[in-house]
Amino acid sequence: MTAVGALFGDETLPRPAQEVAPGCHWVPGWLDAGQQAWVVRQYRRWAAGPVPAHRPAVRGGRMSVTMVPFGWVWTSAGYARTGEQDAAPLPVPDWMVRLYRRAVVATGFDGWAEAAPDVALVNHYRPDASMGMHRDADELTEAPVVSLSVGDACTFRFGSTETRTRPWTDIRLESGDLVVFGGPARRAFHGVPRIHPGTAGPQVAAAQAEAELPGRLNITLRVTGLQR
Ligand SMILES: O=C(O)CCC(=O)C(=O)O
Ligand SMILES: [Fe+2]
Repeated sequence: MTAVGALFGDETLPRPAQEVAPGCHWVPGWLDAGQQAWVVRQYRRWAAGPVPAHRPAVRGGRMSVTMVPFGWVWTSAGYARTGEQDAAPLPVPDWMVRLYRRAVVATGFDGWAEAAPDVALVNHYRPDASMGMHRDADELTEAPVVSLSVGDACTFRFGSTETRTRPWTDIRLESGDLVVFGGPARRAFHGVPRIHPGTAGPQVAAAQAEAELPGRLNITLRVTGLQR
């Protein structure tokens, strides 16, 4: 691109917060670059365990996404207290609890301002990974789902509560973006059809290189409503 093209390129346009579908809120650039880089640098430690990063088994094989759980272990049969080797995950860290509360308030779900998310799933998408259309339906509460993106951008697909097929809306989530879905969107189908490799900004890209962690991280915070 010419210098003037870069100067006025699409990436320089502000990205205002939007409601992607009723109850699905997108807040671009919610985490700053320092926070994003810190998350990237922590990942290897989280991935070491007590429940190590793993690709959950699903019908027909394994997910392409690698998952590190806090609080509860997600399985395709529902939440479990322990993973393989009977190890229990660490509790959801306080900083994630605080982020959950700020995120729900920032997106108008004030009724959940004191909620305590008891499960955090850190998903790592290698550049060729994806996540099929699904609903987050293993929780017993209607507390909104809070989702943070770090690293490479992705296409995030948000559909309806009725069908995993069209109509849907595709948005491009960049590093630092927040998505909160609750209320009428809480049980809507959504997925990540693709990652856009090498699209993180310079500070996050440097952390990715240092950590040898290309791709995208997604942290999803939820309230299960399950008793421990
Ligand atoms: O990676 C994302 O943005 C979505 C992740 C997701 O839908 C999930 O973990 O249930
Ligand atoms: Fe999901």
